[in-house]
Amino acid sequence: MYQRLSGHTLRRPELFREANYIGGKWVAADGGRTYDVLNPATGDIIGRVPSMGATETNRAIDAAYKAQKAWAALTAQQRSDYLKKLCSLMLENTEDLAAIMTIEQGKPLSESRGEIAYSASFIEWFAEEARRVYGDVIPAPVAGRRLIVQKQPIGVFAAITPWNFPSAMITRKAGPGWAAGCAGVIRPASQTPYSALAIAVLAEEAGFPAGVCNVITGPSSETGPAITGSPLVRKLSFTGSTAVGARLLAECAPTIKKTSMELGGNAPFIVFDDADLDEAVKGAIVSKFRNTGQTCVCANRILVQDKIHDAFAEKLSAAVAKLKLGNGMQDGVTLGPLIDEDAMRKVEAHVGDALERGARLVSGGKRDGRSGNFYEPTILAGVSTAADIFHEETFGPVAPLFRFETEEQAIEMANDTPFGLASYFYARDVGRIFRVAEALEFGIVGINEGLISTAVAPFGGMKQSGIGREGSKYGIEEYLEVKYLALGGLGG
Ligand SMILES: NC(=O)C1=CN([C@@H]2O[C@H](COP(=O)(O)OP(=O)(O)OC[C@H]3O[C@@H](n4cnc5c(N)ncnc54)[C@H](OP(=O)(O)O)[C@@H]3O)[C@@H](O)[C@H]2O)C=CC1
Ligand SMILES: O=C(O)[C@H](O)CS(=O)(=O)O
Repeated sequence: MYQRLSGHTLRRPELFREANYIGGKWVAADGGRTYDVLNPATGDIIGRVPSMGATETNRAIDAAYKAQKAWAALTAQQRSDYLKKLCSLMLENTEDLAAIMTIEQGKPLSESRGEIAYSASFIEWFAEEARRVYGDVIPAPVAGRRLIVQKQPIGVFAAITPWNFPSAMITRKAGPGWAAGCAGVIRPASQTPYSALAIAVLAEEAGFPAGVCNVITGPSSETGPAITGSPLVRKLSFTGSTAVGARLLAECAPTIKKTSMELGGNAPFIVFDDADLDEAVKGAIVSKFRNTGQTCVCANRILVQDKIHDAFAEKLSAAVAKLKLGNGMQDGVTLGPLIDEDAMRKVEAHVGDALERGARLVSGGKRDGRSGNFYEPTILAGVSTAADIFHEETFGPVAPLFRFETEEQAIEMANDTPFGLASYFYARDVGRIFRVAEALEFGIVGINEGLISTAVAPFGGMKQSGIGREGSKYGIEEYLEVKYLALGGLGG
């Protein structure tokens, strides 16, 4: 089915799995329920996967619960070795994993290859972090006592992940969870199940004990409450919209789960008059148009200082004209489709509202004529800060330009949002760099850089962009409990 529809032949067809992975077994949903998965570039059915409900979800949670203690009892080195094997297998199978991703999510193959490397880098990073979960010995305030701090795995984790990075958002959560000694249930977005299922194929091949890795697919209306309501799930890590994140936080409250929330963004991309404009254009292109603008750290508002506005806009327009829109499986394509019709409508609404409020269309501005969810890369100039596109995450290939005069005005505009995930600015004056970086209310600040995400640095937002950090030395802490031992009766 997959090979015929996509015209692509997998070196290892078994990586394209139409079953779920629970307790070390590949299973169908009870009663054989399935749902279709579509190719966003063509609208074709790629295949179908199980439509699991609450019963099957609790079966996966039970499998994780049964496996977790033995997994935690392994040495850190042993867990690290499993993760290193999984990382190697992911990298060895990059071409197949990338093709599966492009077919189900739409991003160009080059970006899918990049995401597989990025995804594997979290497994590699946390394979090492597993061996550095240190504790403390605290000088006792009274004689005859020793105070010890140990860190222990929190237990069973669940990961609910989005469609925009179908592999990396899995490993950015499961990597630290597995490294810490937790077992997990992964529920990928309905539109992009196959990348997650392929990770399970490779985890099984890497020898992961049954129940450590479980991947389920099925309606969030059934799988979600089963996850958030289960007392056996001690940790929930979610990436997605702020609205859903808030709902999940509320659902987790009765069982007091530890949560990590990577939510929506509204990134400002500020170009000051002392910027290197060519570098700023490169940064704007990668930050705005990577994954067709469907990333939570995309430049959502481009703020340009008056004096260099027209020069920047001209350079940006020339760079956007070089983007090649099309089916991500075709060579040379640099911009794929949006994920679905809802996403298309949101982009059209943002563009239409901005134009109605007086913006000028510099390029693009409409659906591309071919079938599938293709929208032309678009630049709008003279956009009003009253426009929806200033206040909401567009999640599409639209670059709205806003003018500003002073540094203070730029900072005020940038911070004028309830979101606080990523931000970017281009400047060369060192005083300005520190003033602006420290004034921006965002968890991530790209300075003269438009592509900043890496497994070694903390990824996460402030305000309504989330809770917690992923990657870096901080990421594994999200899957650990701190235990204080007060050892007395030692005499002396
Ligand atoms: N911060 C980020 O990285 C991301 C932000 N977003 C933002 O979210 C907007 C909408 O994108 P979308 O993918 O629909 O994001 P959603 O937040 O709707 O979905 C993200 C994940 O949450 C699941 N989900 C949705 N509702 C529930 C629920 N009630 N209980 C449990 N799980 C649930 C989804 O499942 P299902 O597949 O069934 O929908 C999906 O797996 C985007 O326009 C963007 O603004 C989106 C993706 C990533
Ligand atoms: O969810 C996202 O959009 C990703 O976190 C973006 S990144 O990590 O690939 O930058």
